Parts: sequence; C-alpha cells; structure tokens
Amino acid sequence: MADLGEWHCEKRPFAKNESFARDNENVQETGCLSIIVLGASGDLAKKKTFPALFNLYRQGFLQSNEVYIFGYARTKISDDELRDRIRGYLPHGKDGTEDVSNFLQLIKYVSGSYDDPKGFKALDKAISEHEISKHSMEGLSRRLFYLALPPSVYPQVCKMIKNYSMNKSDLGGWTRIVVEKPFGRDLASAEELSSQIGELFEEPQIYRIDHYLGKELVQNLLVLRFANRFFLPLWNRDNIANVQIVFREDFGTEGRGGYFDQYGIIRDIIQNHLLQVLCLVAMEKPVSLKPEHIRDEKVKVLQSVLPIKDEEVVLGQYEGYKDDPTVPDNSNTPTFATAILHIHNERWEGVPFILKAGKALNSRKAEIRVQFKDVPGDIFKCQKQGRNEFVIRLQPSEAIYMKLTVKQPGLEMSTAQSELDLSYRQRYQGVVIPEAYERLILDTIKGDQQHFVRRDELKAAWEIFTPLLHRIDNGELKSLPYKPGSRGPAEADQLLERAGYVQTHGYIWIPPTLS
Ligand SMILES: NC(=O)C1=CN([C@@H]2O[C@H](COP(=O)(O)OP(=O)(O)OC[C@H]3O[C@@H](n4cnc5c(N)ncnc54)[C@H](OP(=O)(O)O)[C@@H]3O)[C@@H](O)[C@H]2O)C=CC1
Ligand SMILES: O=C1O[C@H](COP(=O)(O)O)[C@@H](O)[C@H](O)[C@H]1O
Repeated sequence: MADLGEWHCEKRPFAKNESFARDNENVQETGCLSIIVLGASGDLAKKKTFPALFNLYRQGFLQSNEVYIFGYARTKISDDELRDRIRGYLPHGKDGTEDVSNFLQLIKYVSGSYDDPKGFKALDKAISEHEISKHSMEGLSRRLFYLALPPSVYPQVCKMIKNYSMNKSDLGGWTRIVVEKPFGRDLASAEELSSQIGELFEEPQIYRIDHYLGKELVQNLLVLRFANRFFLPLWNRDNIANVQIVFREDFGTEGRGGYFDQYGIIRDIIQNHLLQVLCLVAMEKPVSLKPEHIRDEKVKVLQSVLPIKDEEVVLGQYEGYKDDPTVPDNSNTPTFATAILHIHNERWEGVPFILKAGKALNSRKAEIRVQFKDVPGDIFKCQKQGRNEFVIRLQPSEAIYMKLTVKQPGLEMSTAQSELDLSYRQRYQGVVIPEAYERLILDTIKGDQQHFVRRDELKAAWEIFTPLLHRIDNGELKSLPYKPGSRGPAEADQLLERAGYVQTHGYIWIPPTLS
C-alpha cells in the first residue's frame, strides 16, 4: 500500500462508451488502399504526412497486404531517393529498424507536373497495377489523395485527379481528397476555391484538415463539456467572465518569412486553429455525435460572432522579422495578434472570447483559459488572490487544471490559491498520445468527417475575419514592434485588462513528483 506522502497513480482500463461507438460507426472496409501524397518532395509531406503514415503502419492501422503509398511531385527522383529523403524524419528512421524498411518499401514515386495529364495518367497506371496485384476485384479500391501542396494548385490538381486518377467505380470503394490550409486568403478567394473543388468532388469526399482538431485535448473538449455535470450549469454568461484561447511560439518564422508574410498570424493561426477551438468551447450540445450534428452546431456559433472592432485588436511584429531577405522591408504583416470576439447569443452575450497568437514570444504553449466571475458576497475577503480558472493546456505537456481558492492548511483560517490538477503525463503513464496528423489521416480512411472543416464552417470563419484582414492589408491597422522573446506588445495585456481579465498574482504551482 502506498504511504501517505506518496503520489499514487492508478491505471485503469478505459470504458468504451456504447452510444459513442454507435454514433461514430464507420463500416470496417477491406481491400486495396492507395494513399497518394501529392507534393511528396515538400516540407509538410516529409515532416508530417509520411511520419504520420509510418506511425499508423507501425500500430497496425495500415496493413502491408492492403496499402500502398504513392509520392507524386515535379522533382525527378527515384523511389529510393524519395525513401532516403523521408527516412530521417521517421521516428528511429536512421536506426534502420525492420519496421522502417518495411514501411519504406511500400512507397513508390511518380514524377509529373500538377497540370499535365501525362503525369496523372502515369500515376493512375501505377495505382491500378497495385490494385490489380492486390486482387482488388475481391475487395474495394480506395484512393486517398493527400494534397501537401500550395492551395494555388488545388483546382488544377483536383481536375487532374477527377479526369485521370479516380477510383474505378466498377471495383467499388471511393476516392477522397485531403486539403490543407491556408484555404484561401479571404472570404472571396476561399469561396472561389470551394466552388472550383466543389464542382469536381462532393462534400463527403473533401477533407479540409485543421490539425488542431486532431490534438488530444481539443478532442476532449466535447467530452469535458457534455459528459460532466460539473460544467453544464456553469458554462455560460452567468458564471464565466472571459475565455482566452492562446497560441504562443518561442521561435520566429525561421526561413518561412516569404510564405508567412503573405498570410500573417491571423490567417496562419487565429482564423483556423483558434477559431476551431472557440467553436468547441462555445457551441451548444449537438443532437448526437454524428459529424453533421457537431458541425451544424459549430456553424451556428460562428454565425453568431459579431463584427470585430478595431479597438479590440492589437497587432504586433517582432523586431528582426524583416531581416529575412524574403520579407519586404515595409511589411506590416502581424506576427502577433490579440483579437476579442463577441458571441451574440443567449449563452455568451457579454463574455469576451480573447484569441491571442504570436511568434517569437517568451514561451511555447497553446491553452484555453476559462476565467470565472468573482464570488458574490465574499466573506473570506479573498477575491484579490485570484478568480477561479479552468485551464486546458493543449501543449506542451497536456494538462487540465482548475485554479481555485482553498483553506491554507494549518491552524489559521486563511485562504490560498491551489489547483485540481489532471496532468496527463502523471495520470496516464505509459500512454502514448497520438500525433494530430496520425489521428486525422486515420479518420479520412474511415470516412469520419467529424474533425474536418465543412464548407459552410469555412465560409463562416472567413466572414468573421475578412473585414479586419482587409483593413490590415490596406494599412489601416499597424503592427506594433515587440522584442523577440518577450510577451508581445504591452498593449495586448492592456487590452486583456480592459476586457475584464484579472490576472492571478502570487500563485505558485508545485509539480507533483512520482515516488
Ligand atoms: N498540470 C500542470 O502542468 C499545471 C501547471 N501549472 C503551471 O503553473 C504556472 C502558473 O499557472 P497559471 O497561473 O495557470 O499560468 P501563467 O502564470 O502562465 O498565466 C496565467 C495567466 O496570466 C497571463 N499573464 C502572465 N503574465 C502576464 C503579464 N505579465 N501580464 C498580463 N498577463 C499575464 C497569462 O497570459 P499568457 O497566456 O499570455 O501568458 C495567463 O493568461 C504555469 O507555469 C503553469 O504551467 C499550474 C497548474 C497545473
Ligand atoms: O499551422 C501551423 O501550425 C504550426 C504550429 O503547430 P503546432 O501543432 O506545433 O502547434 C505553426 O508553427 C505554423 O506557423 C502554422 O502554419
């Protein structure tokens, strides 16, 4: 038995909830699966897509008797050259384990341009050969096209896929496409892109990835909110003073300045990742866990967001950002932004949702901080110590904690700030948290669109930010300079204070130690 001073961590099996399983039922499919990574020579493919596929393979989610992976790009390289490029990015790739070499053998490379029928016919031929070799007639032929490409080529690539590389319907199965952000630069360009792709593929075939939706604690949000009696009555304007959704990175654009400068932090992080998190924090309970029911509720929240006011926005640009030769000397592109969103509905009227994101700051973290209102009639006179806060830290070191006031242990009746703490590393020892991309790619294979952005969601998201983005693009709002390694412009903290956020002072967290 553990003695009293010991940190005891119990491991219990997880109970699989039946109704959850029922609502998420996807037919277990067998047969040939071809995963085609377009833009295979690029950064995203080698850093995220191939490692995610490898992890799925390693865990048995991709079976070598069913799956084949095709890389497609303009660069003229051999199968082995592509494998060599990928190897170093796979976990333990350089150790040359059996898993790694077996996985790499599943990869074939086809070179071709993104608007040339010849390349896509060659790709189709290679996929068909694989399908025939796997006797697809007995099963299904499933083709998953992952567009690890700049969005400017999405329409032409989709046209090529549609014309030359679709799954042959007589074999049964499907063709799906996965598209990455940035999906447009504003409402008009996003809608144009959506229409172009929409003419070629049905919505159930299109998977718009936002990798934040694949993060463990983002996926936990619905469970936390709707499976716990604790939160149900508190989650509203009567109790919550403000909500912060924060993304901080402690490094700058690092050689991606030219790309980043065309987008800026609002398009890069806030309009997609943070807004998706906001939807899950603020939406009403869906009718069921069916993807369409969840996405319906997300759209409703987005449509209830009021226009953003200039005085509720602070923009920043870190000093040194323009030293990157690919960034124009007169760039006003924000690398930091705080924006306050207001949701005009019965639950949230008057509660500011503070979205904050920045590069080259003093720390790396992503978190949701729900700050509660002061206790009315405070008989302990402890309100100056701090408000109740419920924090969900998405990264690093996933954790959910509740900051609350307790009696300071001892003879005196005094109060102190403490926490109820669910630190994943301690609570779930030995549990490996899957990478976001891993989870999302698996969903695309299963045909589960819950964690992907629907066309109307995307439209509603752009509707919120487009007017502000145009004002920034026109130079009507200026980015304030801030020092790399700082908290960003001081004006952002002043805005937070004006929005009613009360910072807790003197709170000290003592990390638990394992005996
Ligand atoms: N399980 C766990 O791992 C737990 C860890 N802790 C740790 O304890 C420490 C304190 O926790 P916590 O109080 O939640 O988090 P912090 O002290 O990091 O931040 C609290 C809030 O204050 C803001 N803030 C910080 N500095 C300033 C400033 N100078 N001006 C205005 N606002 C400011 C932060 O904003 P911003 O987001 O912009 O920084 C954040 O909203 C953290 O290191 C936390 O990780 C606590 C409990 C559990
Ligand atoms: O989409 C993007 O996300 C990354 C941060 O992702 P994370 O999972 O490490 O939090 C960011 O660096 C990049 O600029 C952006 O395009």
